[in-house]
Amino acid sequence: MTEQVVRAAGCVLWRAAGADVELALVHRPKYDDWSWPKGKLKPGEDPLQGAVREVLEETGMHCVPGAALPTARYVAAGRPKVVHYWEARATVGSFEPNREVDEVLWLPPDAARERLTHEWDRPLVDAFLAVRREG
Ligand SMILES: Nc1nc2c([nH]c(=O)n2[C@H]2C[C@H](O)[C@@H](COP(=O)(O)OP(=O)(O)OP(=O)(O)O)O2)c(=O)[nH]1
Repeated sequence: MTEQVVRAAGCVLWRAAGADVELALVHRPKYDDWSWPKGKLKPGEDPLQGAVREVLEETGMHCVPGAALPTARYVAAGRPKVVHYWEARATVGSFEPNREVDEVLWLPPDAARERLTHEWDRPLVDAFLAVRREG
């Protein structure tokens, strides 16, 4: 029997800060870590819609998604997991601490790369910058 893959989606959420950009990292009290806003898809949910929903739920921000970023694949709790990512520009909204996320930090790309707790989340900063350079 094929093992059921857990599907999730999230975003590298960004906003303009002068000529530069800032990226949103979320702090999850459950893990005490800094990572990207993301979460599991609902049954039948389109991954891009799920990514935008997770951004809103975790950060309070509406966003306009753009280019797809590399997909993360790993095993979590003994099950294969796939996480789809997009870059997304934050538009309006405001953060309220919630069950999943108790803090959001907006940081320039280099600082975000350093602040991310897990090695596996870091390549998304450079993938985001590459997509941005390509216009
Ligand atoms: N977020 C994340 N976790 C990973 C990766 N590789 C890896 O081994 N893990 C481990 C860390 C955790 O012990 C485990 C579950 O992390 P998770 O962020 O997917 O957990 P979650 O189910 O609470 O998250 P969510 O999808 O509901 O947001 O997977 C990776 O690339 N990203």
